[in-house]
Amino acid sequence: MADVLIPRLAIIGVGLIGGSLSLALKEAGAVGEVVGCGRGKPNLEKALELGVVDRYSRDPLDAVKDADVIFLATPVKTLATVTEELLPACKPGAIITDGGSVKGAVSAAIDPLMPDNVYFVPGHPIAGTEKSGAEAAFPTLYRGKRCILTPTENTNADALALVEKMWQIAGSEVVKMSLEKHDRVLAAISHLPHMVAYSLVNAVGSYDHYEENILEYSAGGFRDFTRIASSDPTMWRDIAETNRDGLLEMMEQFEKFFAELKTDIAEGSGEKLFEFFLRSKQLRDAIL
Ligand SMILES: NC(=O)C1=CN([C@@H]2O[C@H](COP(=O)(O)OP(=O)(O)OC[C@H]3O[C@@H](n4cnc5c(N)ncnc54)[C@H](O)[C@@H]3O)[C@@H](O)[C@H]2O)C=CC1
Ligand SMILES: O=C(O)C(=O)Cc1ccc(O)cc1
Repeated sequence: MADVLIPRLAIIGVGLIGGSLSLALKEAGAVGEVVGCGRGKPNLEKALELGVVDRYSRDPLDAVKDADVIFLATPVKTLATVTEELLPACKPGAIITDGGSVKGAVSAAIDPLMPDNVYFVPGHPIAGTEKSGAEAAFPTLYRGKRCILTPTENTNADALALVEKMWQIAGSEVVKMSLEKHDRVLAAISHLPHMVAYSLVNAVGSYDHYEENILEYSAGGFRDFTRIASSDPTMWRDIAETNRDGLLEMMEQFEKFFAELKTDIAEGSGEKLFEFFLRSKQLRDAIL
């Protein structure tokens, strides 16, 4: 058991990400009381019933009163609005941190809102699933995974140290990088794959040469590859809108390689196809 690091934690958006952080910290004995906040009563009731939160309030001002740490875990485009709503009730010295999948746009919107005596630490756990809501939360989600923090020169050092410790207690390895690097890296390893999966399912699902839905025939490969296309559309709309530049750059990179493959197939160039697949297999095998 860790000492109580956070006497009162407020979770805004008690879904997969917020709920799993609460469960991990509770299991480690690192939090006193966890207060949940959200819009949907059924989800908050479920969170209470499952022990994800100790109590909840649908009023952000009430939920963050006396909180030492406030964890924002709502879709990326809501993060600044939510911060604006709850700031008037934050106690001096309170730390606000987030788990949003995009960091540049989030920091640009939240930094100017922050008063001198409340601190914002931008973060992003690189762990998740395609499931949403409090019911999807589980305490080991962050174990053995990375969590990226993207401090700027304005980030308070003590607040940063506490948030780092919080993620370590949840089981993660904390890595720090710039906002810009974060958004480019995530565009490549997370946001592009989601766009490809969504496109693939739509492409195959819209193929109307036969009367039946040919997706019904899909087996292991298609299902493994497209698991992430079941992810929440609101969350991914927000990510696509706020990491526009990073995503467009990676989509162009992808189109280049897809075009090369298409040419090799059209030309029946077996040697080039073999080289293309071999290079990919070697890169993929190296990260297993
Ligand atoms: N799902 C994933 O695998 C990962 C998600 N993230 C990020 O974490 C954040 C949360 O994602 P999830 O937990 O997956 O979503 P979720 O859908 O499971 O939970 C989000 C919760 O926030 C609530 N909510 C939405 N708008 C709100 C508002 N304006 N005020 C109060 N509550 C509001 C929703 O009702 C929901 O209960 C997002 O910013 C996402 O980009 C980060 C890493 C992984
Ligand atoms: O479901 C999966 O495998 C994911 O890739 C989850 C995920 C989604 C969004 C993030 O910002 C980080 C991780």
